[in-house]
Amino acid sequence: MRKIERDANMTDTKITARGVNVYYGDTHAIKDVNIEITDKTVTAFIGPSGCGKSTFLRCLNRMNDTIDICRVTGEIRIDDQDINHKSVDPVQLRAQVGMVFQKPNPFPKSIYDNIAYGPRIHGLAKSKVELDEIVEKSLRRGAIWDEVKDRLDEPGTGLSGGQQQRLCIARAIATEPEVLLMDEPCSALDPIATAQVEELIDELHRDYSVVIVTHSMQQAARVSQKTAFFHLGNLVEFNDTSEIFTNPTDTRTESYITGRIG
Ligand SMILES: Nc1ncnc2c1ncn2[C@@H]1O[C@H](COP(=O)(O)OP(=O)(O)OP(=O)(O)O)[C@@H](O)[C@H]1O
Repeated sequence: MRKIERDANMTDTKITARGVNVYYGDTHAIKDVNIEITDKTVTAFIGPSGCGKSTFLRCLNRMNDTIDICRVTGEIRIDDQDINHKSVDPVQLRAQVGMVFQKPNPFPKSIYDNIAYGPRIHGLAKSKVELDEIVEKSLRRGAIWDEVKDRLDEPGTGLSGGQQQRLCIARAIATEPEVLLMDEPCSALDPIATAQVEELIDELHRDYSVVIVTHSMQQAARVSQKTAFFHLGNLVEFNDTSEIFTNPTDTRTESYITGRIG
């Protein structure tokens, strides 16, 4: 039953970007990008350093709003909502479109409060019992519950790097997002912690659209179903991951995946 639902969902578009340009002052960092990101799918953004992967990722939850010199034009819709419309509250949007960063960044609070913070400010729990349930459920989905359940009042910063990253993923999940953005989530982790986070990503895409920026082509090949290749601010090619890696249509993609550029 679950599988049928998932396959049906995999054809649904979750995010549509049309004519997106991003400028940092005079630097034109993203050039007329058009893309449709499928629901319940892992989409990887790959490309050489500085090609605009992180910049475009940050467009999807308006994190670029926080950078003074940054200007975004064009249209981005999540379902039917124009996320840049003046009626959209960016704080609310970022609960709906959660983000996990390169370096794990737990709050200097207890493990419990790291998870409870978002649900509290968004009023998602009516009682302490409900909040406890959200915390447990989020930590379970973050695949870290068993490791922390007996020390929820200890600081999140006391966990290992890989545990901290899974805590941050659990924190992003706690506000019931529809989309999870991950900006090189494993780059600060060792191979074992990386494997655990990759396994978690595979689990999470059954329920969320996951968009991951990665420098590792091996990682993109392991975790994603769709891959977008960026080069000098252009979205050069977007296709099924297997096609991108075995049968790219653009010579720039081919050069990148064969190690000739980047
Ligand atoms: N805050 C900023 N201020 C000014 N320019 C920026 C800023 N962030 C990114 N840029 C510029 O925008 C372009 C795209 O950068 P971005 O970080 O999005 O690329 P990337 O592909 O994610 O790179 P990397 O893989 O190295 O992280 C680069 O030319 C970069 O110098």
